[in-house]
Amino acid sequence: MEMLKKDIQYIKGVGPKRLSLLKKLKIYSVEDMLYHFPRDYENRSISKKIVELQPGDQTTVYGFVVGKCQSTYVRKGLNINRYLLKDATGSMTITFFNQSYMKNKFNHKDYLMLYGKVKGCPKGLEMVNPTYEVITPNETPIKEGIVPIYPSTEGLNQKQMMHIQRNIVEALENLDDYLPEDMIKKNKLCSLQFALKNIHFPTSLQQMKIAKYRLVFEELLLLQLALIKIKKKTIKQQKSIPLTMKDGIASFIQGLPFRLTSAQQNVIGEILKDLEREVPMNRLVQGDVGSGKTIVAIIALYKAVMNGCQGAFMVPTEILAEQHYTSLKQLLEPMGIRIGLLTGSLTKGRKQQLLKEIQEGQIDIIIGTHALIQETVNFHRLALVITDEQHRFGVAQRAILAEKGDNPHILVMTATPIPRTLALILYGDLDISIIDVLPPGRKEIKTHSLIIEEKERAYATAKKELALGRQAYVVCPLVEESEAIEAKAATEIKEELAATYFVDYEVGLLHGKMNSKEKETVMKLFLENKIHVLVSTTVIEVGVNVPNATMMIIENAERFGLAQLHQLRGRVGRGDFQSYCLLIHNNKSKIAKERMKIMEETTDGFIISERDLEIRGPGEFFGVRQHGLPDLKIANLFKHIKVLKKVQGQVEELLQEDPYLMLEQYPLLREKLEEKFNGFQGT
Ligand SMILES: Nc1ncnc2c1ncn2[C@@H]1O[C@H](COP(=O)(O)OP(=O)(O)OP(=O)(O)O)[C@@H](O)[C@H]1O
Repeated sequence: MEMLKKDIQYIKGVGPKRLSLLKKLKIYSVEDMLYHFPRDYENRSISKKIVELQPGDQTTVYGFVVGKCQSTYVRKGLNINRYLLKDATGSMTITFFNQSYMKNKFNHKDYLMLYGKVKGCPKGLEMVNPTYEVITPNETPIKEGIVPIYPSTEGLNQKQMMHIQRNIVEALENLDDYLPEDMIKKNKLCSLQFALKNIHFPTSLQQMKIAKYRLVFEELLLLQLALIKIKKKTIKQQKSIPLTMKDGIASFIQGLPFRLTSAQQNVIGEILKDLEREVPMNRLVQGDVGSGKTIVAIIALYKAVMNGCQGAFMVPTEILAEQHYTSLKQLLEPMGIRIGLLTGSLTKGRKQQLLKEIQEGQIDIIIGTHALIQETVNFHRLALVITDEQHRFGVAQRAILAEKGDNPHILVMTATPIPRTLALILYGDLDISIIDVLPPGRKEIKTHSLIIEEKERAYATAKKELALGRQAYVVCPLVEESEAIEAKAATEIKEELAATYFVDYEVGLLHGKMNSKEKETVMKLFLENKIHVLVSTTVIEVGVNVPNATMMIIENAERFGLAQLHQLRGRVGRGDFQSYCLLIHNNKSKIAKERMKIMEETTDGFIISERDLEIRGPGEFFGVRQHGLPDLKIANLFKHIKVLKKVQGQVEELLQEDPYLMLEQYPLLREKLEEKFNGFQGT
């Protein structure tokens, strides 16, 4: 392993200039370089004569430059340099767009090797912006066979990168493998040495794939092990305030207006047990929409206060902060508990006052948005931090809030059901509790999809509900990422609906551009049934709770992800009434239809998220909410989900024989883990 630790500056081909460029790419050691994987490959083992070329071919061609460079400056931002290339069978054009340094780069009679895609052009065939190499008479080109393409930086070209890499790979020998032998055999993995050689310079695509599989496996394994180690370390090292006083909890639960579901009871049981311990709780509560997570949070906060401590409740939107503030006040203020609401829109004076009260301990529970993690917020005795909707906050923000107390207990709540395999990675550092039962009396939300031409029918159905005294949401289409455009579209839709379908009713508007006072007023009126139809952008997606609303119309439903549609739909069906969700869509494609069908067929968030993952595949699953995913070099959590499952099986086996993952029987693996995720070592 010595070889891998060597400083990159001692490698042939790395002078001071290249050294600083490599540093830019975060390459300091031989190992860093070896783990700087190709982003792609070009298969240059096939070369063709010019006469054999067809438009669309991706291939290598050899030939001589004939004549001079034809250089054209079309306008600013568009310059073209052309060469004529000939071999014994014919000629073709080589075109470089916007690469001014290609002007006069080649001379008459230069012998070139080119690789790229062949296109038809008015003069016959051409290659646009190919990769190239000038071949001197006594030299054979190094870029033959399957050639790696590296992520690079300006000043360091592919040829130079490859040269350095080749010097390293050629010297690789007797590399110790840190993966346990059993694991290698069982999962049919190749050796580390084979993997590192063949990921860079494979002799066939098959070999590259074998190498890649091994490297993906090891990366996911190290990540999963590291996450478990963080958890184990936290458990052993940090000390929180144990909240052991239990008085009053049972009678508080008894006094609630409803009986807890069995799932809520179980989860509360787990949380209360965690809170009594000296080690900080790190727990995720995953509950489908409307499953009753808020009360779980309230009980945990109540326990913190009963123990003479403070609790903080951080939520992603002001609407939600206000809603929780109201429900907490209702339940807890009569018992003498003091609640504060901290959002970005408080006046300066009010904010100062509130901050003082928090610091002096005159406030027991503080609810807020991002404002809560600002530096100016200091707590008196913070013992519990609850964050709602983990996706929007991300691990880093949670950590900042946690630092404000003395290792407070942490509870994360999310309504986005995530398949277990992914949850183990995304929340690998958390214990997971699931609320999988809905409160009794809930009727399944009837969901129908309608094509745009049937819109009239959707609004007619909504009117029937309004006539029964119920309320409706109309969700406007997603408009790119701009809140301003979205707000404008929502305003127009509101005006149109108020003047047409819903003339006899009060129509309200809610969008992200309104200030929090305006939003609060609208939400209050809607909650009091003084607004009957609420036209809204997706700001209502998370957590809004108005049980009398029974109709949800979503326009342009095809633009939303399934998980998001599920969240939106979850705004209805929160009381005892039969509720409806009408998805108006404008896309007759097979996928769109399939997605609408899933929504019609199931209201189980876990099934929906599995299907969403299947249909939309890789990256889009979490869409913009995808923060917090670890930075991986070669593995892709979505593409390699099957490998991830295998890895998790292996980790479970390891944990069975070695519950604290000390990895003493595997010193190399232990070492690797420690250096890769330094700081996590001290279990
Ligand atoms: N055990 C229960 N029995 C009856 N009603 C309940 C029960 N638990 C919660 N509720 C009510 O169900 C509604 C939804 O609860 P809550 O707002 O906590 O949902 P949630 O899990 O946060 O959902 P979402 O993520 O969709 O906001 C509330 O009106 C709440 O008072």
